[in-house]
Amino acid sequence: MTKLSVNINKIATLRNSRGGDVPNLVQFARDVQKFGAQGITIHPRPDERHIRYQDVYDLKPEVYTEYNIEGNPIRQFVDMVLKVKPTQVTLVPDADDAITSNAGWDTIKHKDFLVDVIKEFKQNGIRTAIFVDPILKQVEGAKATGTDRIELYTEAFAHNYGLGNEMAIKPYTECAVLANALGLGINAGHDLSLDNIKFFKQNIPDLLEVSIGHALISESLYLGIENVVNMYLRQLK
Ligand SMILES: CC(=O)[C@@H](O)[C@H](O)COP(=O)(O)O
Ligand SMILES: NCC(=O)COP(=O)(O)O
Repeated sequence: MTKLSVNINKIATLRNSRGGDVPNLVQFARDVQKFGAQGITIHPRPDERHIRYQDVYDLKPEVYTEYNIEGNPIRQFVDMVLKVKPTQVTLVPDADDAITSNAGWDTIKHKDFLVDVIKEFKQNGIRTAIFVDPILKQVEGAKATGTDRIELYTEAFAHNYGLGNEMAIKPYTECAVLANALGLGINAGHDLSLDNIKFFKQNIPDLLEVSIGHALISESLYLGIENVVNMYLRQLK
């Protein structure tokens, strides 16, 4: 079984657009867990354009499934994660002005930095994942950082599969086989959706977790959030 972690950034985007508390982020997290989601993902960005740093603390007592916090490990982010102690931290090399995450780590170039930051999280009992492109040498580099897991950056797969190119899965399958051989756990995310999740899951051996936000929230506008969570759960069995 692959766990579904629902990324609730978009709920915070909607809330912030009016400056009040509608929709209520904490209530949404409670509800998606009640509907069966096995995790909640948030990705606070330094400009707090959606998830605010205060949200990270407010969600902590409410997330009884897996709490996954994603972000660029600048000092402010690291300190917050160490205070909150989520189940998992996913390190993403975001530029401050990026509209959304658009690349994985260069795990070779940034090895020393990643080794240090991963050690700090693991010493505090927090599982680590690092966001990587589907490139074999980057997966090997990830192993050398000491991380527990990788998160495969799935934007290229989602885009090309959407154009009808099933071969787009190939580098992901190869990286998953290597990660399994190296003893790295495998997560995945970015632009996964009801259109591509089944095919992705079928082709990735031992896929532990997917984090899905943009498409899942968009699909729920038409189909309802409880229904959509259950549609994903059926595909991820
Ligand atoms: C790492 C990743 O792919 C997602 O967390 C994505 O970056 C979502 O962030 P936004 O909601 O800010 O686009
Ligand atoms: N780690 C990926 C994530 O949390 C959600 O990405 P997306 O579904 O919003 O593209």
